[in-house]
Amino acid sequence: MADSPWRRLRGLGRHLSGERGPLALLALVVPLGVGLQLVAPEMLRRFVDGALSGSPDGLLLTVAAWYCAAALGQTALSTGGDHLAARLAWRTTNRLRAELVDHCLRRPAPFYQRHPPGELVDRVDGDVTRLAGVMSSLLLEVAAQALLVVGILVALFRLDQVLALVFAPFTVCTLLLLRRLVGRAVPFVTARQTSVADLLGFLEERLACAEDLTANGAAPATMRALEDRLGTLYERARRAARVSVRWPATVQGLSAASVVLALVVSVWLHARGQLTTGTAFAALSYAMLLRRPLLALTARFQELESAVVSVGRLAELLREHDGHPPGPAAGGPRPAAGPPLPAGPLDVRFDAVCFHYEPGEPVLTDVSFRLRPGERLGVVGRTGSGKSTVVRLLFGLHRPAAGSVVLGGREIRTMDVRALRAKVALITQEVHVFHATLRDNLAFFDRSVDDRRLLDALEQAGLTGWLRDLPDGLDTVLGAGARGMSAGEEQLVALARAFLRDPALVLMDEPTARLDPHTEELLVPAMERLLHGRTAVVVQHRPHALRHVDRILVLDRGRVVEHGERTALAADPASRFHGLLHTGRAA
Ligand SMILES: Nc1ncnc2c1ncn2[C@@H]1O[C@H](COP(=O)(O)OP(=O)(O)OP(=O)(O)O)[C@@H](O)[C@H]1O
Repeated sequence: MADSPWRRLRGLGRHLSGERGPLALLALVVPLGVGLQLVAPEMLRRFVDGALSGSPDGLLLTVAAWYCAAALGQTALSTGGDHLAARLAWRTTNRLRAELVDHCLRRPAPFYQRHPPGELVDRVDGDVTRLAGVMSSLLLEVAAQALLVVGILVALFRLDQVLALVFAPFTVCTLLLLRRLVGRAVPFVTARQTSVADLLGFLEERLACAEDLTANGAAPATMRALEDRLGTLYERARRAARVSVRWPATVQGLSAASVVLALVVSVWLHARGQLTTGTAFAALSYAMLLRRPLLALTARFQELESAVVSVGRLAELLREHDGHPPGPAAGGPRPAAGPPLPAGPLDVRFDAVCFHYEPGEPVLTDVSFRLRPGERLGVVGRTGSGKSTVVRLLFGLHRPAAGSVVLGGREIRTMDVRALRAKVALITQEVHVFHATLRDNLAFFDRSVDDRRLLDALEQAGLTGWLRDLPDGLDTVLGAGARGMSAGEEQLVALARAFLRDPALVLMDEPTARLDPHTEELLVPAMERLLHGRTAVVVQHRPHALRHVDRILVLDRGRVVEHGERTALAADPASRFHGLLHTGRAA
């Protein structure tokens, strides 16, 4: 039962809290609508029996008028109910969307390696939209039709007990069958939706680097990979559709049988004089009405299956809490608020830190170093030696497997991630420019940051001249489809963001890797201003670019092979750093 589709759908209930008013209104509208549907065959019975027994025209007209009024009322209630349910569904699923986005925004780096953006978009939007469709109409329909089935059985019992005795077991068996059927296609629909998410992830990644792909002649390979994925998706969608349509056909057959059953039993009872003609008509009408819940459900069977799968996928995403650094190990104590970090530049300590991404593949082994407040460290080493990993650990993106990373006297794993990030700025070679104004790009959409601070940050980053050339100043829209920027300008905007936050520790991971030496030189004054008076860790491939650091740490295959004052190491021909400076190779 743990994975039952019904339980999955029921899990959404908590998102309905706060919607008591609309729910109460729905609870009134649904039974009223059902009641009016049940009244119609009764009106028919009275009309037919009245006409056959020669009742006065006035009475027949009154019955006909009530019949029309019931039909109109039922239509109005059904339209109102649909509208109410749709609004309720959108509000509820928007809450779920917000919860999902908030959850994703709080996840650490490994989460984004497991889930590419395209897949997350499919979950946050695709899955939730599928769910909204079900919640707005299908669930309401299920509730209304369940009530209708009960009402029909009661009405048949009132008409004739034999009719009720024939129909009750038939209906119960059909509903039990239906109950068993929902969920049969879930594994197939899950496979189909996983394929859709995979396809979206693939498209998002390939379209984002379309320029690189075409320039390197990778377009044909991309098309082949796309065809493979489309083939898999087609196959999975076909299997899901095959399972989903097999059962609705059975249910359609059963519902047709219910009408034949009503006809046979009514004719038989009528022939025995146990049923009036009007009652036989009414019984037939109720049998026809009984088809509706079955057909309504089966016609949207696939939709229901998809929604059940979506709920499962969303629950799975929300359950992902693993590897959320810096925090306690699973089951451990929550990080206490603890004393705040000291003001001013922070001291940094790595004590015998070991780290791996994959078990059995150490990336850092026994790494120790210490930086006093305001000291700047340059980290060099061959590609893959673990330089970026040092920075990621300091930014709290990962947790060390052993040893400790200490910042301002506090072990990082005991700190709240927000408190940590408020003090630390990370600048990498990847700068994301949002499709938004320069103001929002600098302040990360925080409208409380005043223009004076923004202009000051731009000046510190050396962007005042660039700002002057922008058509709308701080309100100029940047990013895709708007004002373009050079790689150097993007990097300077990243520096301006850092100035704005006035961090106590600056982490730089090859911030100039994408730039040519000339543009890199243009950035140096701004970088030196940012590092001035702050503790910093700067990862650089090009040791020449480390003029502004005090100390050097050389890594080799995850181990510290040299650590000391930059000037001393640069002057020592036996040092690895000297080798790197002069030959580009470590001694
Ligand atoms: N997310 C990850 N999952 C698994 N392995 C990883 C991950 N990130 C890095 N690695 C591996 O960890 C090792 C160290 O990576 P890191 O990025 O720290 O090296 P680096 O010295 O900064 O390299 P480069 O100079 O090329 O940027 C490499 O072997 C790399 O393949």
